[in-house]
Amino acid sequence: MTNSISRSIPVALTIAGSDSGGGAGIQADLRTFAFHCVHGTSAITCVTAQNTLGVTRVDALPVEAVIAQIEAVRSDIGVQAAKTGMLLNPSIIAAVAQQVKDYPFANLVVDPVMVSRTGAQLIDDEAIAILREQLIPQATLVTPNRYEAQILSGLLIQSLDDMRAAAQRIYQQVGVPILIKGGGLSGAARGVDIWFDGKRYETLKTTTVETPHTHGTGCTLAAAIAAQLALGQDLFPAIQLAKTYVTQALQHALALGQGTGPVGHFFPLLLHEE
Ligand SMILES: Nc1ncnc2c1ncn2[C@@H]1O[C@H](COP(=O)(O)OP(=O)(O)O)[C@@H](O)[C@H]1O
Ligand SMILES: Cc1ncc(COP(=O)(O)O)c(N)n1
Repeated sequence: MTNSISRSIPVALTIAGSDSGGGAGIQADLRTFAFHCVHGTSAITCVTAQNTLGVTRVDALPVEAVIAQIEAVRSDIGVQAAKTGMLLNPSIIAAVAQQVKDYPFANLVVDPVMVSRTGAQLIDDEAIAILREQLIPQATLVTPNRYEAQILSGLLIQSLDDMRAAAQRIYQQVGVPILIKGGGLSGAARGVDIWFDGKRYETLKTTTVETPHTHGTGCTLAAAIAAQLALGQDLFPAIQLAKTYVTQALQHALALGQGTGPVGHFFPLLLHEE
């Protein structure tokens, strides 16, 4: 007789940077996968020294180390959905794009991390070009924030109509479904996202959460979409469910540190303390 239970479980892979403060990047992605009962695996691209006030140092991993992590997971464990986050430099982006070309994932969510919420560019122009030309066209979905969508489209974004125009422009370039995230907008458009798949637009709106603690929202949304895809959801329902999750996590954001705290990924476990 055995007292162990073995079960199969969907697997998701995050290819992203580490956030020492635990709010974004790999740390947010793995918590999000766990929330969805999806086994989380990871390929770390870089290590950031980061807290709620900002990033003080970034160390890239060697390209070979990034690819070895992806291969180790892919060749043995298998991956139902992958997501990319901070890929940092041209050589890592090009190598990940080549890996994805050689061994396509069933589902790939590309969060094109280029610009922080404060508008600071995080990767250089060459890296942006490789992301646009080599990786994004292979995605199941690309999820730029307001500033990233501005860079990809060349359009200024101040309203939902601007987001729709930018989504169409980016679609023309990369040919994959796009979700432009509106966390960086102000007023009624804050927290409203625009989806375009080449045929139809959808406006995704839940409630605007009045909190300063929004660190990790973009990573969390993309990871939740990947988790839903790993669970077998179709793309648009996966996005709707992920949007609901990130809203709930924002409603239970954590007031940690002196700056922008992280969202509360495991909010059901916090409820009994409220
Ligand atoms: N204050 C907020 N209220 C509701 N939703 C928000 C808020 N801030 C961000 N979001 C949502 O969080 C998700 C991530 O968006 P965003 O914060 O723009 O991404 P990023 O972290 O990449 O800049 C989107 O679904 C966005 O609408
Ligand atoms: C390692 C790492 N990856 C990504 C982000 C962006 O975070 P956000 O989800 O707030 O856009 C970050 N701050 N650090």
